[in-house]
Amino acid sequence: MNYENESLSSTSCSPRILIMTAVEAEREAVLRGLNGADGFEVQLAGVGPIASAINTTAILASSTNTVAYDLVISAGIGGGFHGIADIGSIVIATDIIAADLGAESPDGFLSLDKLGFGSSQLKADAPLSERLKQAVAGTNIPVCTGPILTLSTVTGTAETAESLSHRIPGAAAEAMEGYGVALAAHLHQLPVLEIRAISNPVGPRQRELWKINDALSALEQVCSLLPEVVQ
Ligand SMILES: O=C(O)c1cccc(C(=O)CC[C@H]2O[C@@H](n3cnc4c(=O)[nH]cnc43)[C@H](O)[C@@H]2O)c1
Repeated sequence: MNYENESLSSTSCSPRILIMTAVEAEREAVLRGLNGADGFEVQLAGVGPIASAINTTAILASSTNTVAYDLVISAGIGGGFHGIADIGSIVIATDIIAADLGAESPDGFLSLDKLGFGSSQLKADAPLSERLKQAVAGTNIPVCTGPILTLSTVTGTAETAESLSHRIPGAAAEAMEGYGVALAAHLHQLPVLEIRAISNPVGPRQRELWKINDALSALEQVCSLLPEVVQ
């Protein structure tokens, strides 16, 4: 679906947008931002790509013609890659990449694409991502677009961070749910967005330094822009 010059509404009623978050604190931040706006549903995906794929699929599969969705969004906090996405900033996905789905080899990592088993990479809806980026750019929150990686294991060393950056040029953020949510949306032929508010750098694990409240506040502010952006 192309949103460049049209509204999201594919039906006569208001668009229905499914937002999936990993945990309740993220869901609450999204709901605060939406402030009761019509047409949005915010549900828990659970943590990780498997739970998020299953839970998103279950919700989409149970929708009917009268309550069909127009757009799916994976939203939450995430890690930002050094020099690209700082704590408190927002990353909007261009590509949603299952970065640890594949095989190791002596010659390096082999993605699903290289193995010939499909693709580890899904496209986010480009016009809508761009519109959201422009809207965020009009606030005081730093924003960028770029690939967002989905990993089953949070990166915890400088070596892994370096290897991911090298393997996926331009990687801007990592989280654990985007690809699962996006695959479910893709299988239902629905457009998808991923939005990450950065709580920590990708690199050596220092969980006590994660700025979760700053990230949740940025997430809330971005979600307050969504009703205007998607209409
Ligand atoms: O402890 C809390 O209060 C709290 C509040 C909101 C969220 C959390 C989480 O731990 C969310 C887990 C969620 O965060 C994503 N995430 C955040 N940073 C990274 C990262 O560096 N690498 C990968 N994932 C990250 C991830 O999507 C988790 O599902 C806690």
